[in-house]
Amino acid sequence: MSSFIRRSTGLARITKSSLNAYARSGLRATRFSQSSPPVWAARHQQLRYYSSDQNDPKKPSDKPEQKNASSPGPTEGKAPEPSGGDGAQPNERPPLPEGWVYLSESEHAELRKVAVDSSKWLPKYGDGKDAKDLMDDIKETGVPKELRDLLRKKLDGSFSLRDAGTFLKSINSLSNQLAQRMVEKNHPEFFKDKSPDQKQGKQSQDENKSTADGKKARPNQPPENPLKGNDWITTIIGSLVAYYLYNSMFSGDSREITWQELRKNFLAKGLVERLVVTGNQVRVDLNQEATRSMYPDSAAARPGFNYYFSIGSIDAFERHLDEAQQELGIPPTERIPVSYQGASQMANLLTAFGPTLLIVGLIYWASRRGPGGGGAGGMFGFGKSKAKRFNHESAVKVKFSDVAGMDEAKQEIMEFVSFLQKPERFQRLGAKIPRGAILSGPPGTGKTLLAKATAGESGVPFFSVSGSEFVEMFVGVGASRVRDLFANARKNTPCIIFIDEIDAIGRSRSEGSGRFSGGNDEREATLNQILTEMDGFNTTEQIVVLAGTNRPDVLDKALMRPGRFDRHINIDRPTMKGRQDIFKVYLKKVVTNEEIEHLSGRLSALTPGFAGADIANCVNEAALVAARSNATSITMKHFEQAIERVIGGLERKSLVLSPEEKRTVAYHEAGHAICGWFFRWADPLLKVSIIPRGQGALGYAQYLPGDVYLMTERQLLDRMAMTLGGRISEELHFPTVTTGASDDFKKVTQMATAMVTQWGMSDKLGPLHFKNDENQIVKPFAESTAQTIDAEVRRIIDEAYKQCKDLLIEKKKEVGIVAEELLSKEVLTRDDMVRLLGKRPFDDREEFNKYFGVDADKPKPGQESVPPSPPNDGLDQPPIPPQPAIFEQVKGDQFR
Ligand SMILES: Nc1ncnc2c1ncn2[C@@H]1O[C@H](COP(=O)(O)OP(=O)(O)OP(=O)(O)O)[C@@H](O)[C@H]1O
Repeated sequence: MSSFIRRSTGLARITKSSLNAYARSGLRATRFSQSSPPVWAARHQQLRYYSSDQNDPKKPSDKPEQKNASSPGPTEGKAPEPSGGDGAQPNERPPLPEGWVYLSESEHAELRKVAVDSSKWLPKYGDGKDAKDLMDDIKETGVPKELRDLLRKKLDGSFSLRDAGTFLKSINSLSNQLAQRMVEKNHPEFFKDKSPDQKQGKQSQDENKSTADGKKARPNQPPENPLKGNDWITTIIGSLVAYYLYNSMFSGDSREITWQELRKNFLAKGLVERLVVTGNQVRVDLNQEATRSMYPDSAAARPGFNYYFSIGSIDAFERHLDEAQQELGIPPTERIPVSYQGASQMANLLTAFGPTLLIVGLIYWASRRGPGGGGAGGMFGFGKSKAKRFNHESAVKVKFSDVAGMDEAKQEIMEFVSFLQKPERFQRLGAKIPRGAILSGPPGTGKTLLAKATAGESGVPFFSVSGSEFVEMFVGVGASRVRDLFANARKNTPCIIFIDEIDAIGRSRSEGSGRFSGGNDEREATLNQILTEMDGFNTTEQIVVLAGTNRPDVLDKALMRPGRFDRHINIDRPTMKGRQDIFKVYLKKVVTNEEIEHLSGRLSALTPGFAGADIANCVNEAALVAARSNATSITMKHFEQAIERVIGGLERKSLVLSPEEKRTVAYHEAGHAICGWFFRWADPLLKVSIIPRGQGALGYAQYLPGDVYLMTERQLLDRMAMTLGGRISEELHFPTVTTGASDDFKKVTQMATAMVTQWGMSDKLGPLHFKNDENQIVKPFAESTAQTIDAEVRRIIDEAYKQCKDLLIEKKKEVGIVAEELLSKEVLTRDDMVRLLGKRPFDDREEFNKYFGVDADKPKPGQESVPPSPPNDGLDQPPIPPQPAIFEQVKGDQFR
């Protein structure tokens, strides 16, 4: 149905323009109101005449005047003779202008079919008349001969694409001429007895006549031909295609019949005039007169109606036809003519190019539809930057006060804020403001938060995008997104762009260009575009680009050079004071009756190595733990549980160990605990537990290493010995050892290797640094050096082993006491240890005593809560970065 409507609408476009004009001309109104009786009489006579038409052009071509229908004949331009073609009735019709002819009934029906039937989908025109009325008038006015010839071609099936164009042009021309004629008829005063020159002269006079008040008099001129100004080209081209589709794909009134029906109803009765084979379809042209008299009520009697049937192959069809004609006794001289036509050109074209055109159209449509409708959005909006834009009203409410524990970084970045707020202060002195800063540091340390706070403080728009959002599967999209981002930013100056995880696109270009790397042109193109854009704006443009990364070491040098990201702000994990400040920020947001100063200090001591995100998570976790136990406020116990959970994972109460396994775990952990208690430089012990936790930890001993920035050889050895305590305890108390100490061995080996190859703690190797690059196939040192390294690592571990074994042999009884207590209580705190073993023989660190000492639970009035800052003599990185409380754990995987 919809296709039918489309077809009609397409064709109707031309009909509509013609009919509109026709109706506007007033032709219809005057025609029906002013028709004189003779005109009506003539019309009735015509109708009678048509019904008795004997000269249908479709009749067998034995009529010589019709064979040559397209050549000028004696009937053209005047009423046809009684014996002549074209079906006109003599003496009843006025003579026509030169080149015009009357239509026969079948021709008129064909024209009507094409033009009028389609217009039923259209609204009425003019004074309510439609295309049917136009067709009625054409009966009386005749049509240009050219149009008549085309109709004949259509009737005999030789109508081509070119003819369709001419046909439409002719219909337009016809409407135009009829409209003009009607204008002349309705306004005879303008046209009567006047040559064209005279008409022109009168018109000029009228136009020049002015009234006394200076206004131009309304020119007394005939109404314009309403078709004037019609857009012929558009109409014809648009309609041409629509019409031809109509003509070739929906060949009007037709119905499929079977071969048997054809044979019985038409072939046997001699009604078939011709068969036209097109592809695998055969159109049956019937002799209309004979069909009408035989089947007056059938659709087949309608002019222009066709039957058709499908064939498997032309050979089979011809054979069938031959047999049928033979059986019916049709003599060879009167056999049905069969003509062959190629498939419709347009149908062929559509089949060949249709799918491609459809896809191209779809892509074009989608590209126009993309966000922003093309432009930088490009196809499907891929090239459009995905940066989220915030401004201080909408989202960025973060202030510097919300960012705790990174005073230096804040100070550094505040300069950007003052630049954005008061640029003239810097420009006055000729200072160039850095264009951007790279914020680097471990995950969760608050890089994004700091960038947001910068935007929040300066109150400027903030564009936030992640480096990975530039990466798409299409080449060129990344660069296009960068362009779009910076273009947007330029429209919104002053503003801040924040590119998080810039290492996704800013990796060093040389890194990927090695022999083994794949193509990374897209990443490079994106990086190049960033470099170009950052060069592109000048320092007065007030765009600040901040970027965050966890891997500043892999970034391209060009990105880091002054003039681009000229500031490198390193945001490390917070110190104890930093953690305390961050805890204070988050403790303000939860309900707790604990004394905040003491609580935050204790929590910060418990969480060495925690980043801001871990702290936020911890406080939230404590609130959840408290809520689970229906507490009215969060207590220290809840916080400790939360920290344990964050570090060690969930308690696995469902994991039930056998009594032997439990015993082994208890002695293993007791070995660690005794070492921690009696070694001078070991980290202070906080808790021992044999409750399984997290992934594979069957038990653990929790120590508090504090924020350590430098470690001595002695400390390292004690820590190694303490780590071996689990296995040695197993050796001493059981006939056989277990697999539970593998993680301990890994740690010990790593420490010993680092001592030998990086920290110069081996006398044999001396102060050398051997970079241990696992990707390197060939080691960067001699084989003999490798052997020395191995020997030295072994020596150090042996030393630690001996040190531990000596201690545990000496303290075998204490190990037993602690292990048995563990078996009964499952968790031992520091107080339990004091109770079982007496006070630790060495002094603990000051901050440890303050928060975990005997009377640490009560804060001392007026006591300075902030522990002294760790020593920092400007040396390199700490040899072993601060870590969360160490868990010496028995790996459970092997036990199961
Ligand atoms: N110094 C801090 N003060 C307050 N909250 C912080 C701080 N650092 C981190 N946080 C908290 O941690 C969350 C995560 O921080 P953020 O996203 O800024 O980390 P990041 O360094 O950008 O991490 P990544 O490198 O993984 O992107 C913040 O939303 C905030 O809640």
